[in-house]
Amino acid sequence: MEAHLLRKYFIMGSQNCDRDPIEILTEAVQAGITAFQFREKGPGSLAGLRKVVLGRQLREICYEYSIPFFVNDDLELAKVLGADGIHVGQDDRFAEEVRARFPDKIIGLSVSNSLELENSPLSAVDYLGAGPVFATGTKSDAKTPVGTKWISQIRKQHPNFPLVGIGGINTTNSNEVMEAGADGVAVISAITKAKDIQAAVRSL
Ligand SMILES: Cc1ncc(COP(=O)(O)OP(=O)(O)O)c(N)n1
Ligand SMILES: Cc1ncsc1CCOP(=O)(O)O
Ligand SMILES: [Mg+2]
Repeated sequence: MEAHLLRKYFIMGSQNCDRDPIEILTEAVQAGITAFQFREKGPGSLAGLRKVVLGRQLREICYEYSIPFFVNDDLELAKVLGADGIHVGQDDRFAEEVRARFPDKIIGLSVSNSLELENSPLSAVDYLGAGPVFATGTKSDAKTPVGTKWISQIRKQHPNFPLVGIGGINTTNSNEVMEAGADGVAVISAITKAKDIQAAVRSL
């Protein structure tokens, strides 16, 4: 994949939103996010048909603005929505299985420590999501923050592999993540909770 697409990677589900997710995503794409992940997960999230209906609407916005649309975890949903890509974690289906099933989709894989990285089938995936870099209140089962050191370590081991930092990243600390060698930052609350989405995206 082209690493510049990871530059401002926005992740959201309705559970992250205090107002209409469609409005929030529209403002974010207009402000210049470079990729979007639909992550309908955790307390308050939608399931079943309501999840699919919202996913369709968000997918359509990304299509209109030519932004790659990713689905988190849910392979069936990724298929139904015609997603450009899928993001899976270490506890999710093996990345190799996902690749076998979706040879043409962009596949992202989470890595939080050296052991995970060593055991990861990098040849089967297109980018790595590394973190949580900083403490986050958004994901209740997030692992211990690994700091920007984790980003620089991956970058040293894999100088050219597309890499995005995630977890507790905001307009104040995103530069540290970039300076450590990431191709971009993946954020939820820095955009969903922003008073001014346009300003937040610009500043990231
Ligand atoms: C870009 C990106 N990086 C990491 C994650 C986290 O994935 P995972 O560890 O599977 O946790 P959940 O998001 O599924 O709770 C991500 N979603 N996106
Ligand atoms: C999905 C995910 N994976 C690791 S941390 C995290 C949550 C990121 O949310 P925020 O950007 O609000 O810290
Ligand atoms: Mg996951």
